[in-house]
Amino acid sequence: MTKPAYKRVLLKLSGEALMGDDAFGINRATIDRMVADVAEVAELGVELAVVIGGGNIFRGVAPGAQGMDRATADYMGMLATVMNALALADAMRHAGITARVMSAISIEQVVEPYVRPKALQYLEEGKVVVFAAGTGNPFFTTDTAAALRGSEISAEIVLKATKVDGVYTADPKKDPSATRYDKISFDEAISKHLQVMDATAFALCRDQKLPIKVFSIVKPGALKRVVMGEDEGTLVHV
Ligand SMILES: Nc1ncnc2c1ncn2[C@@H]1O[C@H](COP(=O)(O)OP(=O)(O)O)[C@@H](O)[C@H]1O
Ligand SMILES: O=c1ccn([C@@H]2O[C@H](COP(=O)(O)OP(=O)(O)O)[C@@H](O)[C@H]2O)c(=O)[nH]1
Repeated sequence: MTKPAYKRVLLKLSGEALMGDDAFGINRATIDRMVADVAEVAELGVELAVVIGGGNIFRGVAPGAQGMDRATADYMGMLATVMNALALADAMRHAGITARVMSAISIEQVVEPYVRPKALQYLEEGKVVVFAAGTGNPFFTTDTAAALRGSEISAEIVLKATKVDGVYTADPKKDPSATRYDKISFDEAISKHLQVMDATAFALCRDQKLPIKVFSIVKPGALKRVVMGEDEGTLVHV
């Protein structure tokens, strides 16, 4: 049997992807399908940490936040990621995966705080760690949290599971003539202002020499193919 290409990965799951075809919130069937994908990879013995987004519940820059103080709106966005993390960990438990949620903002009755050595210990024990509350700071995104936590746990790669199947020459939702890259360098992605991830996340990964793979969350089996090192999505490299 061929071995996975990575021993430890950081998976970024978009909050919006949890909505499925709903307008907002958490779609049960969608979350269960994602967890099944995660279980498949965990069974391969790959150590898996997850950063979950919050865009399905609240986004600091959304119209609903208009007129609000940006930092306050961002804290609401971070709290939304905590709700998603709890839902995700619960769904994982149902699927037989042992998961631990760690939050960058302390809400001690609800989740344990993020403590790096503890997170590393959980990973070594084969538990899936779900990082909640992003970086814990306003003006950042959960993509940047993925770059940060990925660096902290010495993940070999950040896997960004999103609605598109890779990085395109332009936003494929707006420009149907956009074409997909097989791979692209961080410098090119940043200089071309490709919006699939924010520049802060790209720059942090570039500086830490932490590659990113962007792939589709809706394509069945894509996560496993990525972890097995098969041709899937777009690699963003140094
Ligand atoms: N050059 C590009 N290549 C791919 N996707 C892009 C690009 N520019 C913008 N996008 C958009 O970025 C989205 C993914 O980024 P983001 O909004 O951060 O989603 P997520 O909720 O997954 O974090 C895609 O759904 C796509 O519509
Ligand atoms: O470190 C962080 C991470 C997230 N957020 C806020 O939380 C929201 C939800 O996160 P994100 O948009 O990254 O989620 P996703 O796009 O993955 O659903 C963001 O819009 C921000 O308002 C933040 O302020 N700091």
